[in-house]
This record gives sequence, C-alpha cells and structure tokens, in this order.
Amino acid sequence: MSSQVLQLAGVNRTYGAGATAVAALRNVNLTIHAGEFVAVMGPSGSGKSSLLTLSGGLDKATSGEVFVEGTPLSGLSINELARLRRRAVGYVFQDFNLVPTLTAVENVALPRELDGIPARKARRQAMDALRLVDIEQLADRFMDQMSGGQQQRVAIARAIVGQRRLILADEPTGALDSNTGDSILEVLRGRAEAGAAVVLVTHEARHAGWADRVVFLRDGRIVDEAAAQHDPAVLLTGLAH
Ligand SMILES: Nc1ncnc2c1ncn2[C@@H]1O[C@H](COP(=O)(O)OP(=O)(O)OP(=O)(O)O)[C@@H](O)[C@H]1O
Repeated sequence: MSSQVLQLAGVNRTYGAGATAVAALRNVNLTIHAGEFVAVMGPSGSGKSSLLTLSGGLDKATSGEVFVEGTPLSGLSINELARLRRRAVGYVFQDFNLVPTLTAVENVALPRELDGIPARKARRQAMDALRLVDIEQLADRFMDQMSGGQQQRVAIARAIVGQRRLILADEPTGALDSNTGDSILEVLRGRAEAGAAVVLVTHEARHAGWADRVVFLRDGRIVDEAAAQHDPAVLLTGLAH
C-alpha cells in the first residue's frame, strides 16, 4: 500500500455568512497516494479551485480536516504552514503568481532559497526544473520578456523544483498551445511516476486522460470518481452525471 500524501476528511468550505453564504465544498472526502495523478473536473463554480487551495494550505476549511503527509493542517502555525508549503507542496496558479522583478531561474530558485538551501544549489535545482519544461534557454529573462505560455512553464518549473511530494496544478495548460500543453502534462505525469501525488484541475477531458483517476465535482460535492479513460468521450459521459 502506497503512502497517503493528501487526505481531505469531511471538508466543508463556506464563503461568507447568512443569506449570502456560498457552500463551495460540501463534505468532501478524498485520499491521494504517492505516485498517483488525479484530475479534478466539474462545471465552473463547482469548487475545483477551492479544493486545490485548501489542499495546498492556502485557505482553511470551515470544518473537516486536510492532512498533508499525515499532518493535519488546522494544527499548524502560520510559519509551520509556510514551511510545509515551501518544502512539500508545489502549486501552479491560474494566474502564475511569478515575481516580475526576478528572472525565470530566480523565480524557480526562490522557494528553495527561502528554505535555506545555498544559492548555488538552489540555482542548479532551478535549472534542472526549467530543463524539464524545456525552457532553460530563457532562464535569465524577466517575466515581461516572456510570453504567457513561457511564463506558465516557469510557474510549472517552480512547482516541481526540489522533488516536491504534492503538486497542485490549476488549469496549468491554459495559455499553452496543444503540443506544449501535452508536454507539460507529460512532465506532471513524470513527477507522479517519480513518486509525487499530482492533482490537476482541468476543463479538458483530453487532459484528464493523462490521470490515473478523475474526480468529478458538482455544487461542491464529489459526484463521481472514475479511473481515467483514454477516450475523452467516456470522460464527458462522466461529466454529464
Ligand atoms: N473568495 C470567495 N468569496 C466568495 N465566494 C467564493 C470565493 N471563492 C470562490 N467562491 C465561490 O465558491 C464557489 C466555488 O468556486 P471555485 O472557484 O472553487 O470553483 P471552480 O470550480 O474552480 O470554478 P472555475 O472553473 O470557474 O474556476 C463558486 O460559487 C464561487 O463563486
């Protein structure tokens, strides 16, 4: 039995209160093991991004518990949570969240350096990650000298640098053409094969076909789970539940 990297146990997340409260996640139970690649699909507003931000410790559950490598996130101080995120969790945001005043390699090396890794070693690891996403030749460019697709690859390199054990990716292929998108999915697949747990939020059934398992959300609930099929039509049938 492989080890659990991420577990959501009875997780609810409600935004706001009273008449305007929005229940973004309702009693979500989900376990993801090392080496597993899971796609999360569902209509707009079904709670996909909320599931990811809670899993990465970027937001707190209203009730229930999120465990990363067995550690309950609700028990951690702000500093402990920040350390766990830097060491164990790689996050690809929809809007990249890169630092414009840093170069590509500096952006990727930053979380390693913040974690106390010597600058040269952090840079070497950052170059390895940039190479994996096929963009090492642009390592010294600033963000405003890169296209959206190139920035997206930098964001992915930052998420996979340093052998992180949990990789959370929110529509990581959005700004990429389909060939580049496929090569990014191959990188994520490779991280899973190297032992990471990978969670991919996607609208595209074709992309979910790279996953071992697909979780379907609707109105904040998990409505279905399926082994990924490599036929997109089958995934679309799942979405129609
Ligand atoms: N900060 C917030 N404040 C209030 N409501 C929010 C907030 N974030 C999300 N919501 C609401 O929670 C629900 C789930 O949102 P979420 O972004 O998780 O869905 P999603 O499936 O990722 O959507 P999309 O595919 O459009 O990105 C939606 O109804 C959304 O409007």
